[in-house]
Amino acid sequence: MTLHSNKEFFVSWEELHRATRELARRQLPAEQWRGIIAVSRGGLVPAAIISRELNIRLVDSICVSSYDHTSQREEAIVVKDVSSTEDGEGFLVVDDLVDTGNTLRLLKKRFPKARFITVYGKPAGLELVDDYEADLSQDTWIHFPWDMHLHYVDPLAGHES
Ligand SMILES: O=P(O)(O)OC[C@H]1O[C@H](OP(=O)(O)OP(=O)(O)O)[C@H](O)[C@@H]1O
Ligand SMILES: Nc1nc2[nH]cnc2c(=O)[nH]1
Ligand SMILES: [Mg+2]
Repeated sequence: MTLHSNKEFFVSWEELHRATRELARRQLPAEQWRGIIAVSRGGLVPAAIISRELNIRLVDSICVSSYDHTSQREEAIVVKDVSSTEDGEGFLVVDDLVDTGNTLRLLKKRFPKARFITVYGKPAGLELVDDYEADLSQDTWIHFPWDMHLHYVDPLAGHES
């Protein structure tokens, strides 16, 4: 299914860092966590920031593919699982965003006792997250800093001739 997004939201590295730190702050005290499970790829950068803020050294990853660019696959595919078969108790599962919730629905079956957190949340997936930092409408497509580069834009008034 191709998602029809009318709006676009461009996230800078600074904004992603700030938003993820706020999310990390709410996961204190850090001692309650045994580790972090990053949902690769999008959850890798937020997981790195959270692991730094909470001094959590045990960071594993589960690699899931739900989209081919903006086209959603019928089913999310687990490309690589975590090394342990635990139920997720004491772990933070970190992703960059929840959209339809397909990815987290799959992961909640895999880790029923984990805490699920994302930086951004769209309404259809919010019931699946235990915490998230910022709301976006369902018809907004988020562009993350690792998918962009800076480029020149013309002045609003155009160029002097
Ligand atoms: O709630 P959903 O509708 O499942 O969408 C959210 C998922 O989609 C994106 O991952 P994607 O599958 O595009 O892979 P990536 O993380 O490697 O970019 C994003 O990083 C989330 O993991
Ligand atoms: N980059 C990006 N990936 C997504 N996967 C599902 N929704 C989105 C989105 O809004 N942006
Ligand atoms: Mg992802």
